Amino acid sequence: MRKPLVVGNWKMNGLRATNRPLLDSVREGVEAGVAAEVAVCPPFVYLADAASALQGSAVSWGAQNLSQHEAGAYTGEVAPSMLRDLGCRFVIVGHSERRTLYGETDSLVAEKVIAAQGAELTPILCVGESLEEREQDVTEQVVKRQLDAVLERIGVSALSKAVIAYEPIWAIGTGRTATPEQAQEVHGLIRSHVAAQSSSVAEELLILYGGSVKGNNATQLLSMPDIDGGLIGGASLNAEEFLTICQAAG
Ligand SMILES: O=C[C@H](O)COP(=O)(O)O
Repeated sequence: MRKPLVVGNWKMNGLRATNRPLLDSVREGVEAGVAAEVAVCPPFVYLADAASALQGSAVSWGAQNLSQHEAGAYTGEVAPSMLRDLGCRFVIVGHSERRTLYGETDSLVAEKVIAAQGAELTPILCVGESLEEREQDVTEQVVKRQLDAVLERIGVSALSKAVIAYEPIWAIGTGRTATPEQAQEVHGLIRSHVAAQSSSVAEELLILYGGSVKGNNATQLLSMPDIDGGLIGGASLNAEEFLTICQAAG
């Protein structure tokens, strides 16, 4: 039985003055009655603040990226062990913004998944096609390629300690959401692709949807059989909106 998970990806947003009230509201709202697991991923520099606001609560926290290296001369990078040290449970890996804006390749993403798991962090591996790829009808090939790059390195059993997020790039921050049927089709495809290697891993695997999920479309998306929660960008910056999504998932 898969327990739904909703993760807020704050991206490069927030300041201390507004973070604390947002975290407090999310914590209170979740503890007042949300059945889904909930986590937030603020920017690195606010992780310690998130840890202090959420310690002992029902809300977990995580990072948006990590280095594939353990330690050393890598100016500006953040090691997996540092995230663990700050109590992170999750780390987003291979978000499309990292892939397209910072040149992260399938191979680097696989290394980061390995590094995350090595530090006992649960990687949230993002996959998804661009608008051009969807129009060329190669969504399935793109998503399978992105998944296989990781599966070939970690093996299917290690996927039991990971979460997948399907995020069609054309739906991110655009207000253009995939229909529940479009999203379900790709989620089903991801689960069957994993099931071809291990049906038990596939059955337990959490597959989140991300891309313009809001309070008013969450119920339809999150009620699809292979959509196990959401990776929420813009709407996670507003406590009321985010909590509405969390309730829809639970
Ligand atoms: O990580 C989150 C996704 O990129 C979705 O962002 P969005 O909800 O602002 O479209």
